[in-house]
Amino acid sequence: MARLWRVRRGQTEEGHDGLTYEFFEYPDREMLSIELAQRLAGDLRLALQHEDRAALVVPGGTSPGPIFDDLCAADLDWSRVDVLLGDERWVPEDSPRSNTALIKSRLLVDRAAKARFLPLYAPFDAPEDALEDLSAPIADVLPLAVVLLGMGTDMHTASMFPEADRLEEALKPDAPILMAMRAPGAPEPRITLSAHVLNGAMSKHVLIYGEEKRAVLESARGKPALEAPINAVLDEAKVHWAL
Ligand SMILES: O=C1O[C@H](COP(=O)(O)O)[C@@H](O)[C@H](O)[C@H]1O
Repeated sequence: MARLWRVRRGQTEEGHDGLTYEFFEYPDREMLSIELAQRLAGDLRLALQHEDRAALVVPGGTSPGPIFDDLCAADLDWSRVDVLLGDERWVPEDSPRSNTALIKSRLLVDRAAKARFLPLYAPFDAPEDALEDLSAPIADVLPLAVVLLGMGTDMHTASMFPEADRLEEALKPDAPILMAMRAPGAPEPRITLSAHVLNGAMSKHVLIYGEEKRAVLESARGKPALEAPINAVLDEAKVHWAL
């Protein structure tokens, strides 16, 4: 079982950013994977009780693989689920850095193979060349039902990085659904859902492992999202942590 803290940042002396989120601490990563996958599946089932289809956003990177291994076997009507990444690195699918390759091999298998995948990559030189084509099917599935995000040790989430060229625009309530992004901390161009699209979800979860990321999250307290992009999506989120 996870231990739960409700964090009300707006009421602390250190920061007054007004963000409230729940922090779930698990005994280990295995328990986190099992319980988080059950929670995501439960959120999807709930969404499907009210809507014909439900859109699930997932992160890439090194953290979510084990959750995908559990979630892909969840007993729910995957044929009514649209799965998409929160962000992608602008690399082909055969690159070891492809988030698409990760979810195709670890999430869109087993029962979840019946889900519909909405890509965030197309074989063009730059993400700008594909924005229109990739955005159109996403517009059709909004608002999102369930969002799972990761966080880097630089406080980036999705591909909203500190010092990214278009971060300010991505944080605006009227930002485009999908945006190209380049940042000093990102080795390749990126494509990302914008903050308001992620925040429109029925349920929002953030996955982090290790003492360093826990301390980084704590140090984001009171900072503007331009400096600490994770703060753009934290309000009303559930943060899941294990050592
Ligand atoms: O580059 C990315 O990094 C973040 C965090 O990844 P992790 O390896 O530290 O878990 C990830 O959430 C994002 O989707 C990915 O593109």
